[in-house]
Amino acid sequence: MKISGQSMVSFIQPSRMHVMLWDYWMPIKNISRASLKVANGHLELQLDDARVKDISLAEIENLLRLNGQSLANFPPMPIPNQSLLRNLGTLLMSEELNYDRELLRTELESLISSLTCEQREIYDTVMNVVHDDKGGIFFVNGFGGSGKTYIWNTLTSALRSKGDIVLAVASSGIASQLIPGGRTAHSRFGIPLDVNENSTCHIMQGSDLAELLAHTKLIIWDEAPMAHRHCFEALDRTLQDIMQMHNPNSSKQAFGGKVVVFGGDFRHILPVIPRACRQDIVLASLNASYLWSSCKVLSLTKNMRLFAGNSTDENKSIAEFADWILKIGDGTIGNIINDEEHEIQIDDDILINNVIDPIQSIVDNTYPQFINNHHNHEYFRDRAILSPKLEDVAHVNDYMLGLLPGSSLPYHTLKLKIGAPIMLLRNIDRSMGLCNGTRLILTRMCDHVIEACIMSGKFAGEKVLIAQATRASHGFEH
Ligand SMILES: Nc1ncnc2c1ncn2[C@@H]1O[C@H](COP(=O)(O)OP(=O)(O)OP(=O)(O)O)[C@@H](O)[C@H]1O
Repeated sequence: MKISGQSMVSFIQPSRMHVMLWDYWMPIKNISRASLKVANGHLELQLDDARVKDISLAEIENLLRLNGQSLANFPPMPIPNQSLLRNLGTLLMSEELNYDRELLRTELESLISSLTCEQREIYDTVMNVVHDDKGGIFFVNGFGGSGKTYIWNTLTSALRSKGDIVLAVASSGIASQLIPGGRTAHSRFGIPLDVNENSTCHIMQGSDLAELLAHTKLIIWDEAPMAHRHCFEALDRTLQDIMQMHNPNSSKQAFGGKVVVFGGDFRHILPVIPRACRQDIVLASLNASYLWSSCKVLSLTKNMRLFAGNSTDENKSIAEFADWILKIGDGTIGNIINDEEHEIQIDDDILINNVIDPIQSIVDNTYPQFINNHHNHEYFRDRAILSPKLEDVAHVNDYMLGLLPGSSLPYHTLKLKIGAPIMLLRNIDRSMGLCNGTRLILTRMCDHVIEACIMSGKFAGEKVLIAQATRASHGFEH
C-alpha cells in the first residue's frame, strides 16, 4: 500500500481535510500549522510520506472501528500505530451526543406543535415509556407518507436535545438516510450477514459499543418488515446479555429492557430470501418472531403527503391513487384467482396503450423528450422505471444508453456512459449519502475511478469519486 502526501490531499475534500486536521490531528499530534498551506485555493499539507501513511492508516482504522471492523481483519494491511488511534468509546459516544441541542429544541417546538392527533398519541406513548425506563417494544404501522419519519424526527429531537442517546437505524441504507443520524441496522448493531436463529450480534460484553448501547434511551428501527426476524432476535439476545450488568431483569425482558420502536408497512417488501416460497417469507417476517407478542402496534392512518401544499386537484388525484394502491396492498380489490393471485383492473390513465415495442413505449412515456432533457438532473431525479426482473432492467438500460449521445459500446458486464443515471447497490459511505439505492448521474470516467453527481437527498449536487476494483479498459467511455 502506498500513500503519498499528494494522494492524501487529492482524495480528501479540502473542507473535510480542514475539519479533520484542525479538530483532530493537530491538537493530538501537534502537526504544526505551518505544515498546512493554502496555494491556488487548495490546501496543501506538507508531511513526509511515512507520516502521511501513519496518519492515513490510523484514520482508516478509526472509521473501520466505528463500524465494528479493524485493519487487523484485512491481512496483509499494515496495523496503524496505536498511539495515533482515538479512543473508540469516546468516539462512539461523542458521535451520538454531538448534536446542537439548542437547534434541536427549536426544531422540536415546531415539530411537536404540528403533529396530528394520532402522531401526538404515538409520540406521547413512546416518550412516557422512555421516561419510565422500564422498556417496551412498539411497531408504528403506517403506509408510505403517513408520517412515520416525522415522528422519528420528533422523538430524536426530543431526546437528543436533552443529551440522551437515540440510535436510529433502518433495514436499508437509503431509508437510513432519511432519519437524522441514521445508520443501517446491520452496521450499527454488528448483525451477522448470514444471520440464523442462534446468531448474536458482533458486540463484546464490556466493549465500547456495548457501553453505548447500555446508555441508549431509545432505538428506532425503520423499514423493519424488510429485515429477517433473525436480525431482531440476534439483537434481542445480545442486548439481554449486555444489559445484565445494568439491569438485573434484562434476561427476562425483550431487548434487555430497552425501548425499541419499529416502523414500516407489511405491504412493502418483506425479507428477500433466494428461492423462497411465500410461506418461507411469511415465517421470516418480524410478525412471525417470538418478539411480536410483546410488540404494541400503533397505527398511522392519514396520508400526510395530501397536506404538503398541493392544489385541490392534485390532492384529489393523490388521494384516489393512494387509496387504490392501499386496496391492492390489502388484497381487497380485484378478482381472486387463487391464494397468490388477484386479477386487478388498471385504469386507462395509467396504462400505456397501443404498444408495439414495450421497452420503447415505457421509456418514451417515462422520459418524454429524452434528447432535449438528458442534461437536466431534476428530469432524472423525478423519474424511474422499476422492474422486478434483472433481465428487463438490462433491456431498459441497453435501450436508454443507446439514446444517450456517445459511441456505441461493446458488450460487457457493466455498461456506462457519461450522463447516464446510475444507482448504487452497495453502502459505500453513508456519511456522504453513498448507500444502496443512492441515485447519481455519471459525470466522468477514469481508469479506476468514476465521478458522479448525487441526484437527490441531503447531498444532492455533490460530486463524488467512486473507485472500482478492476481496470475498465474496454467498458468505460472517456
Ligand atoms: N404533522 C405533520 N405536519 C406537517 N407535515 C407532515 C406531518 N407529518 C408528516 N408530514 C409531511 O408529510 C410527508 C410524508 O411524511 P413522512 O415522510 O414522515 O411519511 P413516512 O410514513 O415516513 O413515508 P415513507 O414511508 O414513504 O418514508 C413529508 O413531507 C412530511 O414532512
